[in-house]
Amino acid sequence: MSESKDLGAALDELYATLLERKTADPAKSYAASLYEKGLDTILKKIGEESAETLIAAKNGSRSELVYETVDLLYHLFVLMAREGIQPADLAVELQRRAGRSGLEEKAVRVK
Ligand SMILES: N=c1c2ncn([C@@H]3O[C@H](COP(=O)(O)OP(=O)(O)OP(=O)(O)O)[C@@H](O)[C@H]3O)c2ncn1[C@@H]1O[C@H](COP(=O)(O)O)[C@@H](O)[C@H]1O
Repeated sequence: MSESKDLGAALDELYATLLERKTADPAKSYAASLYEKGLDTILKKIGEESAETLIAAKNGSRSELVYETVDLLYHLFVLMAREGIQPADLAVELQRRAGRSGLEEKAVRVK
């Protein structure tokens, strides 16, 4: 990526690539190899990348934290593409929450 984009545009572009990779050769595409290995492998990668993100945060390295957070987001997006969840679905949920404090939401949550 030559120039910096906003996060939404970068994630939309990644998602479009991940959809294209559904029909790609697993020997030539990392995403295609994940789709071929299946849900358990994708979920294990999310677990691994989550742990690496936690360790990066604990280590106090900003660059490591950015790197691992993007790895985690990447694998979450592979899961979304597999499951047919679109970035717009996340945007709708974020918008639904906008302006509502987490404390307020917690107080009225049905247990
Ligand atoms: N954004 C990414 C991206 N982020 C992370 N990764 C890969 O995610 C993997 C992260 O796994 P690890 O750090 O655990 O590395 P590893 O130990 O080698 O991985 P495993 O052997 O455990 O699978 C690495 O192979 C990274 O290269 C990504 N691979 C691809 N993309 C994008 O997807 C596009 C298409 O890629 P292909 O599907 O390979 O064509 C690329 O052009 C990029 O834009």
